Amino acid sequence: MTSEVRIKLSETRIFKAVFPNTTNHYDTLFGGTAMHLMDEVAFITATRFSRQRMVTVSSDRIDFKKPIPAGTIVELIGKVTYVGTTSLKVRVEIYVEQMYENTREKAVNGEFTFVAIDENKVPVKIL
Ligand SMILES: CCCCCCCCCCCCCCCC(=O)SCCNC(=O)CCNC(=O)[C@H](O)C(C)(C)COP(=O)(O)OP(=O)(O)OC[C@H]1O[C@@H](n2cnc3c(N)ncnc32)[C@H](O)[C@@H]1OP(=O)(O)O
Repeated sequence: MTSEVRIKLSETRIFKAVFPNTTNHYDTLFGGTAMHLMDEVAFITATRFSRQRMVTVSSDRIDFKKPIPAGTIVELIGKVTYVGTTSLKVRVEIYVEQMYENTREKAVNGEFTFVAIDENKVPVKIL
């Protein structure tokens, strides 16, 4: 299977409803909760790409462009953007949708780097 096909097949989407237990005193999604969800979707994307044990080695700049209000729906999309020898990068975007309107806009994006490791926690080749 080519790397391009793997990238396509491993693209990962998760939807969540933003309920009040995940929001702050501004009634918007906690930044830390957003980062947790982003790490999770990035991890799943990396694992589905490589089918190996993957650990997060780095998170690059995360931009919070729009607040994510309580009572909205978010979609997280993870996509592999770079494949190295033992590491790969996953770009994660969060889109926010109103529940009762057909609106959708990008709220957050960031990038995460993962390393494939063996059972002794030593880096191994991704492919
Ligand atoms: C029941 C309900 C439960 C709910 C629950 C929800 C959970 C929802 C969250 C889920 C999320 C899951 C996420 C799991 C994943 C972890 O959580 S993993 C835990 C956090 N991560 C760690 O503990 C990793 C700790 N670090 C290490 O063990 C070592 O640094 C590593 C990763 C094995 C790498 O070892 P190293 O000796 O530094 O390796 P080295 O040979 O120098 O570099 C290897 C590669 O990494 C690259 N690299 C190294 N450092 C960096 C860097 N800072 N930046 C970029 N690239 C780097 C190198 O360039 C190299 O790349 P290649 O050229 O080979 O492609």
